[in-house]
Amino acid sequence: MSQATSAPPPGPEPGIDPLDQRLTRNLADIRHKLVVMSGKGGVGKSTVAAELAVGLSLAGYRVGLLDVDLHGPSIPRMLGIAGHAEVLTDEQLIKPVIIDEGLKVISVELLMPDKEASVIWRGPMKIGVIRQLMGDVTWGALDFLIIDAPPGTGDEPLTVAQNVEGAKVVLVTTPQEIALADLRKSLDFCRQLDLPVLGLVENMAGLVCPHCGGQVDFLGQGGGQDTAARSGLKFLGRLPWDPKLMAAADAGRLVSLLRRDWGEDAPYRGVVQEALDMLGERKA
Ligand SMILES: Nc1ncnc2c1ncn2[C@@H]1O[C@H](COP(=O)(O)OP(=O)(O)OP(=O)(O)O)[C@@H](O)[C@H]1O
Repeated sequence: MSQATSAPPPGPEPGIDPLDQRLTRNLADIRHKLVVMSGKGGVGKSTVAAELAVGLSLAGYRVGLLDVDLHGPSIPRMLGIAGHAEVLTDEQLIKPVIIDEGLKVISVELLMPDKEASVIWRGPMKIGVIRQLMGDVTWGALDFLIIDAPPGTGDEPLTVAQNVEGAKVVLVTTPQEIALADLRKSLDFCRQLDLPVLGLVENMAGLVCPHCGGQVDFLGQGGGQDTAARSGLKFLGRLPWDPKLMAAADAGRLVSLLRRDWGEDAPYRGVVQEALDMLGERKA
């Protein structure tokens, strides 16, 4: 796999912002950019972003996972990434953490000196940091960049939308009406910015009762699928609430659980298959 570090980056063209140039060049080697968004917080957007990234890498694609959730970056914790990302100070480039040959990860948290400190930044600072992450991470050639944006329609998703050419959105919601109401705002955001939506995932869509084996729809039923149908969106699939998944994410062992569960009937594999189908890629 080629690494952008192997050759020194060409110098900036006069009259064009050097960061703009680096950003364009860096993203040119990435075939698909998927931004995972949700209207409401806590619906499982980071989990779905990780599932997509791990699933696509298991399907044989080269994947980068970029966490731009500046205020609540969950990806390093869920994936058990400790320490800091390596910064190549000469060229001011950032090396992603390599989970394996097909999966690289970077999160703003891996660049913070104190991981417990809160991020108190106004819009321009956030925009600058996200643009720098887009321009200066040495992904090399990738098939997919999965971008985990914070919930809502603030500076972070706006910066991604305005700086990542060709990005497509994966929307995540739970079946609950209060999440769906916020999801409709995200949908409107995508429409206003001409951001194509690849499809919608319904997460926490019930659970199987450990005692009686019956289905328990604790957040309602079918709300995501209905919204997708009404809005003319592709429904990428329904992911049940799975206590093993939550425990693995809390323990930083999400990648090993997802790898172990990559069976034909794994619900997240279905979502990966549908996404590949929508993009005209070969299936997992
Ligand atoms: N399908 C699921 N089954 C069990 N637990 C889940 C599932 N999806 C998400 N979780 C858990 O729910 C919590 C919230 O998930 P996550 O952090 O992915 O949500 P989010 O939408 O990204 O949140 P944020 O608002 O911080 O961006 C986490 O503890 C996660 O492990």
